[in-house]
Amino acid sequence: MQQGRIVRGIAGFYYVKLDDGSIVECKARGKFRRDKLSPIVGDNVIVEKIDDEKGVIDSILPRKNELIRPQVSNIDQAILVFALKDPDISLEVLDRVLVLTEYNNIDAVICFNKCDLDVDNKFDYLSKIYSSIGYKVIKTNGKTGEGIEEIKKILKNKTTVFAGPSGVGKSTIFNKVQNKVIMQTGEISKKVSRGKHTTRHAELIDIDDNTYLVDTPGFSLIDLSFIEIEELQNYFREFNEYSSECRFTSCLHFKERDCMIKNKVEEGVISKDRYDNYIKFLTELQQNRRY
Ligand SMILES: Nc1nc2c(ncn2[C@@H]2O[C@H](COP(=O)(O)OP(=O)(O)OP(=O)(O)O)[C@@H](O)[C@H]2O)c(=O)[nH]1
Ligand SMILES: [Zn+2]
Repeated sequence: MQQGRIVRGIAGFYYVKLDDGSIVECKARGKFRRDKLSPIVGDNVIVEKIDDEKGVIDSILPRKNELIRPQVSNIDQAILVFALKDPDISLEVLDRVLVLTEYNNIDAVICFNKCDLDVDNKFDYLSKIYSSIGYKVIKTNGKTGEGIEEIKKILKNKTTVFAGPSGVGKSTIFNKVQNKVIMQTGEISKKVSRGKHTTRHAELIDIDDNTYLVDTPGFSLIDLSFIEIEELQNYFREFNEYSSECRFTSCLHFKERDCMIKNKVEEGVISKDRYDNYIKFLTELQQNRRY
């Protein structure tokens, strides 16, 4: 038996990269079907080799996390790409995605791209908000390559997914940090070439020892409706150190009296933009529960 990682899956075949670097084509044992558990790309698995090229997946090691779209497991970090301009940045979308990364136990690195278009110093304002609460923030220019070396360093020994709205430069950056796979850039060519292929599964691209990129951008669904109302606050990391000081232990930091989170927003310690998004998501969840 040998351990490895599923890097690709096609129609019931799994391509497993073994610890010695070789790739074997595997089928999964029948027991997985009975247990209604399917191996997915990203899984760490135990393989019984049949010969040099073929094997059988015998078991799946516990998953650290699992994304639905793209379907892939054991993601260490997400590089969240946003453009400072063109398209304009939506902090609501950024905060939504950050709730998802926190929920999934994925480290988030925020990449503010198109810094050449940053005419009103948005970068300084934004990087202050997000780096002060512990997120790594990188300023990039997909055209000149500024910030690319910093991203490359962060990728080492991790499995990374790129995420972000359309047109922000994800593919441009992706192509600059590795040269194994070329992602199409620019809107028009993409719209034509995509959509014809049926289910396209995510793949892991190994760009270095123990260093993988997911070839498909993540978090296209930023629906938070599955999150429990009381738990939402846990995914706003800067709330954690103060929430125990609220008068009510079950404080949602909304309409309650003597709320330390609201005090900290007033003092300017917690970003008002972030708090407002929290309230927005909270009311959304409360409204959903009513129907
Ligand atoms: N001015 C400027 N343009 C950039 C920069 N990075 C990328 N672009 C341009 O922005 C456009 C969109 O870039 P893509 O890399 O295709 O964006 P994407 O995020 O992959 O887009 P989707 O595939 O729609 O999700 C292209 O025309 C790029 O040339 C940058 O730093 N500055
Ligand atoms: Zn409170």
